[in-house]
Amino acid sequence: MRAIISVANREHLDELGHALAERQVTIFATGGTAAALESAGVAVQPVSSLIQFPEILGGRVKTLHPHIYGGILARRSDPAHMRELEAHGIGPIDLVAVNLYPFIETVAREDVSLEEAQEQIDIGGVALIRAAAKNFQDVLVLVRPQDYEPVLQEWQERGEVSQETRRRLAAIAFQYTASYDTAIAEYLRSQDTDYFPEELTLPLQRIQTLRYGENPHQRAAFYRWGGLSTVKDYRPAVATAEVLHGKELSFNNLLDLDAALAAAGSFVAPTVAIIKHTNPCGLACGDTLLEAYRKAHAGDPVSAYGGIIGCNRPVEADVAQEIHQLFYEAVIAPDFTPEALAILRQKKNIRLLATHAPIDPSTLNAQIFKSGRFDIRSVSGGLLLQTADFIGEHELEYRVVTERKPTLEEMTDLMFAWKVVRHVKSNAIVLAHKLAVVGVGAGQMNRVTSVQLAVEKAGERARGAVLASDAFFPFADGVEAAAKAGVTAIIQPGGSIRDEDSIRVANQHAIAMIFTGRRHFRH
Ligand SMILES: NC(=O)c1ncn([C@@H]2O[C@H](COP(=O)(O)O)[C@@H](O)[C@H]2O)c1NC=O
Repeated sequence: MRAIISVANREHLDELGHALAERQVTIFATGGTAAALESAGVAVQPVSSLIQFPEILGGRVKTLHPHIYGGILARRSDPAHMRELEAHGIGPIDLVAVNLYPFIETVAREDVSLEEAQEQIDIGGVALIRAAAKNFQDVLVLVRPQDYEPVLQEWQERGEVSQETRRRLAAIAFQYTASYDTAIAEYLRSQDTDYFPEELTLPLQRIQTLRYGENPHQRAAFYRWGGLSTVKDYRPAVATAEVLHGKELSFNNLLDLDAALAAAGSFVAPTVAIIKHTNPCGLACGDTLLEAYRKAHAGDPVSAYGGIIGCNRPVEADVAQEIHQLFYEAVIAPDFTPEALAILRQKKNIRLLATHAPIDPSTLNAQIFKSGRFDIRSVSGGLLLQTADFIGEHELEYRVVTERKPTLEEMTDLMFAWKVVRHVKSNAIVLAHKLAVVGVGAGQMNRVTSVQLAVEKAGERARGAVLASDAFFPFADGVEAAAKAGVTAIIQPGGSIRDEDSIRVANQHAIAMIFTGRRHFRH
């Protein structure tokens, strides 16, 4: 048997070399790989001895030769193929272990030049992998060091590697080269202003299979961005957070954790968001995280039960003690102190996730831009891609449209409510007072019902509160309902043909109203 080994990642190379040598396999290797094998005490021959041709162009051409490709691609069951090999003096190659130049790691460096990047585009390695994977029935293809051991074990136990395993390895190989090419294309078009290339592949790496999806009869898995993003600092994010404790994360937990992270991270002051079914039922800022937590919980103590908490400061013992009193599914925070962990870990199931990165608008926005990723939704037969719902603070133009201007206190609450309403499903209404949510109307099919729900939730607390609406009021009825409940100021995008009706009603009730000119639908 004969093998070709040519690897940039030399993890487990020694073990592979020794195992093949023990099985009397003749190993041919490219320069660096041969040197590494030799220094591990494995007998190896240079590939140049196989093809009678040296490495040229500084390694750009090492293995691209018919003596190699003939040996890999010949179908062993086809006598004509075998006769041709013999006629040309080509010996078959039965195993190809190759992994590629570290292109992704190279271009992740801030100072990388185009020339350096280009040199890391692997050509011969990709061709070897594809050839071996095409002829997988006869040639074993190994591209991941973690596959060496199980494959060698199967070989040991069964005396051969099964056709199923060979086929699975070929699928891994083609996926590997596809992800590699995706990263190259992604890098080369990174200067393009065109957000949406005509053809697009998305490099994804599975983090874990989940017990089930949104419901127990659905199957599901959790993937993180691979490709260029694998080595970029991609935090704070749910996909990169460390799970410090708790029951296995569910599909719905992950969605809610994402919402909790985004909501808490919209603020610079200590903030706690309590999420239910991706909507905040409580959210507040405070001088301390403890104050923020208490205010957030007071927002809707009934709905908070079983919620998912997002904190934008490390959780310390005081907050942990409060959280521990009640039932929550999960907490995500930049970190947890050892005391806080000791308290929270008393409950077996509560999931605790640390991002190990600050959670605030600057880090979350940087993440959006660094990753260069889209917001993606699936529809029947396709995917919808959009850029993230992000508007720089300086791009917003607030306009007071009523006779009365908001007071300073109202203005502070309006800005707070406007940031919260982005995180609520449309039609979204948020009532807030003293930097705490006091009522939410989410996901209703008309805006006035969302107002009614928010007002109902707030009860007496609606009096003196401010209101944020994620999109314009199409009729004055929403403003009317808010006024009746005692709301004193409103923030909304404006832009309805009946804006004047809403403004008139606001003026009648001495409500101060601001138009933002931008909406924040969340479907
Ligand atoms: N040019 C070629 O013919 C060629 N053949 C194999 N390689 C790559 O060379 C690398 C290993 O080289 P070395 O063993 O010299 O360190 C592997 O990552 C392999 O994918 C090549 N390099 C790039 O295309």
